[in-house]
Amino acid sequence: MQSRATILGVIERKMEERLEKMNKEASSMEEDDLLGWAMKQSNLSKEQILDLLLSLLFAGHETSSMALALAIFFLEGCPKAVEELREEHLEIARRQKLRGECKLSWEDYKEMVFTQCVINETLRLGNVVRFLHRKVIRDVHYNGYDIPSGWKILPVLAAVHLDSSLYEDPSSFNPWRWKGNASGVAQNSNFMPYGGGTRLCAGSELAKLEMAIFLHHLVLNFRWELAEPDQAFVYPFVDFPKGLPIRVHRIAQEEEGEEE
Ligand code: HEM
Repeated sequence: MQSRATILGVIERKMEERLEKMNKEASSMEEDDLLGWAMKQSNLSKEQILDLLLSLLFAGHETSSMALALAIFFLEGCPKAVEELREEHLEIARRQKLRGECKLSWEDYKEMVFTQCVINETLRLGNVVRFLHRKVIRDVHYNGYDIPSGWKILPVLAAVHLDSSLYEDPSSFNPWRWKGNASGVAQNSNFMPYGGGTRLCAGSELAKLEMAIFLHHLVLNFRWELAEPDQAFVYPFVDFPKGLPIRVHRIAQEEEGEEE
C-alpha cells in the first residue's frame, strides 16, 4: 500500500507539471502518451486517471511483457513449435495478400489456433502470476482442513499448472497438449493463468490479442537464439536474471547471409 501511494504520488506530480505547462503556454499538451490522452480526451476524474495508469502499468504491462519473454524463451528451445507457428502465420499472411490487405483482421486473429496453444502453454509453464490473494469470508472445510473466516489465503496457480496428475510431463513445453482446446477453456479449474471468479483478469482477452499479434510479426520476420544461457527464475515473481539476452536475425537478410 505504501509503494502504491508512492507511485501514485509520482504520477500525480507528472499530471500537475503537465497542467502547469499547459496553463503557462496556453497551448495543448504536446506529449502524445497515455497520460496525455487521459487528460486531454477522456472525462475521467483525477482519481480515475491515476487508477487507470497504475493498473495499466502493473496489471497490464509487466504481465504481458513477461509472458512474451517467456514465449521467446520456451520457443527458442522448441524449433518444431516455431516451425508450426511460422506455417500458421505464413498462411495468414498469404490470405491477407490475396485479399489485397496489409493489416491483420479479426478473422485472421481467429485463425491463430496454434498460436493460442503456444500462449496457453507459455502461461501454464511460465506462471506469470503464481498466486492470488483471497480473504476467506466464511468458514470453509476443505479436504480435511478447516479454514476460518477472516483468514488470508494464497491459492497457488503454479501448483495446479505443474501438477503431474493434471498435466502429463508438466515441466516440458508442449503446446500440442492444447490442440482441440486452444481457447484454453478451464476444465475443473485446471488452467487459471488469469485468476478466476469475480476478480478474473480484466485484460485477459486484450493480453491474448497482444501476444498473438507480437508472435505473428516475430515469427514472420525473425529467427532468434539466446545470446548467453539464461533461465526463468522465481523470487517470488518470475524474471530472467540476465534479462534474457537474445540474438535476432531478420529472416530476409539471413537468407542473404547477413545478420542483425
Ligand atoms: C499475460 C498477461 C496477463 C496475465 C497472466 C494476467 C493475470 C492476471 C491475474 C492472475 C489477475 C488476478 C485475478 C484474480 O485475482 O482472480 C489479474 C487481474 C487484473 N488484470 Fe491481468 N493479466 C494479464 C494481462 C492484463 C492486461 C493486458 C490488463 C489490462 C490492460 C490486465 C488488467 C488486469 C486488471 C485491471 C486486473 C484486476 C481485476 C480485478 O481485480 O477485478 N491484465 N490479471
